Amino acid sequence: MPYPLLVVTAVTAEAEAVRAGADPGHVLVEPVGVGPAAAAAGTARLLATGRYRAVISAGIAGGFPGRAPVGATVLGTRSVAADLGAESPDGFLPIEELGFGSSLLVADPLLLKGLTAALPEAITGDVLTLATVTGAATTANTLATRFPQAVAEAMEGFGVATAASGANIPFLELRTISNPIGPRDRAAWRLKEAFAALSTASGALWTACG
Ligand SMILES: O=C(O)c1cccc(C(=O)CC[C@H]2O[C@@H](n3cnc4c(=O)[nH]cnc43)[C@H](O)[C@@H]2O)c1
Repeated sequence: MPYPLLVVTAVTAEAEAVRAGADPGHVLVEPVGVGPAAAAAGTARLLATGRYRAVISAGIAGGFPGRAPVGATVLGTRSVAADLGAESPDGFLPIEELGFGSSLLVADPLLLKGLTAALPEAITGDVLTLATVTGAATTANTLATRFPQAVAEAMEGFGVATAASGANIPFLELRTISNPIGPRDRAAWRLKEAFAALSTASGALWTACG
């Protein structure tokens, strides 16, 4: 079992940032595509090999203003499918209220404990998974109100967590903040800072999770 820890990212740039910090002898890093569907399918394919004992969804993310600033590292206590449900005139109805399952998956407590100890400056809280990047103040405010424990949003965590749950493998989401969640301003994304933070945080992965 040469790579007991699997780290799944969306894009190659994130995978390279993780590889720059992670122990290459024990941690396999694979980009599987953007969004929850690509993340779930790619992770399920990799876990089907039976080679891994834990999986981390890692990458950059948007941070809720006042909760997770640009450059921060975030450890997800839960990965939440924020847009899984139905709209109604009275507001959003989560999948739970429709009676079709759960919109949240909880991080493995041992992985979370190990990484929290190894990364004491990291912010812990819920990480939302959305198929659409938030780009308007109204959406950002609605999400902040609906999810008071959420610190960040990204596009893959719940998909990776679903595959991990199906394979009975421990899961955790690790994110570094590239941009505030709010009105779209792609030029303001601090990719270099977020990738540097991702490399630093990845240095703790094997000692904390292995
Ligand atoms: O420029 C865009 O609008 C855009 C759309 C889709 C993906 C990207 C990426 O750069 C892919 C990387 C990855 O970044 C995560 N991410 C970063 N910030 C946010 C955010 O504010 N809301 C949601 N996701 C975010 C996401 O997991 C992407 O897969 C760029």
